[in-house]
Amino acid sequence: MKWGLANRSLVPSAPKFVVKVGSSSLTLPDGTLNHEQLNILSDTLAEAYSRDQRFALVSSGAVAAGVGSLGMTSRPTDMAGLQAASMVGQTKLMAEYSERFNAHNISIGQVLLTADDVIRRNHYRNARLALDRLLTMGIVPIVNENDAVATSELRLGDNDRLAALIAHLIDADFLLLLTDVDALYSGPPKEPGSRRIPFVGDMSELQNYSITGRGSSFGTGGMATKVTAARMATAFGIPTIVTSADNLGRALAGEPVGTWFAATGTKSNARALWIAHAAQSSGQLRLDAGAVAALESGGNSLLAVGVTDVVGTFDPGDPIDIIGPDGNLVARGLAGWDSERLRASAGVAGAGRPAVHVDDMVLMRH
Ligand SMILES: Nc1ncnc2c1ncn2[C@@H]1O[C@H](COP(=O)(O)OP(=O)(O)O)[C@@H](O)[C@H]1O
Ligand SMILES: N[C@@H](CCC(=O)OP(=O)(O)O)C(=O)O
Repeated sequence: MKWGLANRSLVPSAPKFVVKVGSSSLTLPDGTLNHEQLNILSDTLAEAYSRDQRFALVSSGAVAAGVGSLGMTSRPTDMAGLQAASMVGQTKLMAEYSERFNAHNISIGQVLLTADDVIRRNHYRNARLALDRLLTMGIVPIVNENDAVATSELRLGDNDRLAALIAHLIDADFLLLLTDVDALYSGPPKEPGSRRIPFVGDMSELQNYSITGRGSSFGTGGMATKVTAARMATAFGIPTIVTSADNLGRALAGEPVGTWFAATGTKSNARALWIAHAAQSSGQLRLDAGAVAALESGGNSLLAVGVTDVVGTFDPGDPIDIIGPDGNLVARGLAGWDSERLRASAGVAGAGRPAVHVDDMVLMRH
């Protein structure tokens, strides 16, 4: 597996990247789509394409486009309203991208994904093959979360973590997250005393900073989900740049804008990082001390015999927290069985397939 770019000077010649543009950059103060920003973004990316760089664009903005075309006076706040606006807006958004990129003789393809599509093993492989094919055909994949399935517990909500997963999926050389603030700051950017952080070599440096939620009423997740996305991507060996949409051209030219998060790991198991950092848990398994010891010694699946309690309702494959007798989080994993069957087999020896398979589990104390 290759190692991510060592520094910014290599950005202009990197063959493949993922760029994500957030709702905050694509939305005007009245909640509608910022057409001018979308045009500048597409034109700047077309220049990178003409230099033989290939990329996937993860674009928010479906809700904003829907708000405008439905004549709504503001962005809806309820889930169904957001979904309706998104379903109308996604087609408008793609029409705009299509027109803009086609003007540069570039074809685009729409990719709507849920978190499920990038974590379940067979879906993950399919998404990877499809994206690879688009890229080798010279088509620009434009990715958004499939908001129509927004009620699912596996919904992300923000597009930052989706972009990190896509970067891993296509084996990108770097990930570029565009937002409405020019960099990561040591605290909320509007607060006096907050300073710009140009470089993060190790994620532990972030402990002293205050990184919070969204800056406008349109974004989701704020800087916190960008940092999670950077944590995931850098652990995959993919350096990450966070800067404003206005800085896109300069960032692609390798100029020192925004925050550069250096790659810390090698390309590793995306599902494991997903399970550890990003999946929203649907329930809990409480274990006895023997089961905790078995998991912590490494290489063992969790068997139902060591489970003392099952909390919540979940299906096989849903993310769950695995808790020790002291109440501490031991591991996170994907359930091997649904909650009802697990409840019936908790504490029973020889109950068949594991409650959580070792390949679907990440120890959290290491
Ligand atoms: N430490 C920080 N550094 C930079 N921005 C921060 C920080 N803490 C919170 N933020 C806020 O995060 C916002 C960006 O996130 P968000 O609104 O979700 O954007 P997007 O829609 O682009 O994903 C910024 O506008 C900023 O106000
Ligand atoms: N999928 C939604 C956007 C989700 C969202 O706002 O994400 P983000 O841009 O990360 O704050 C849309 O296209 O409107």
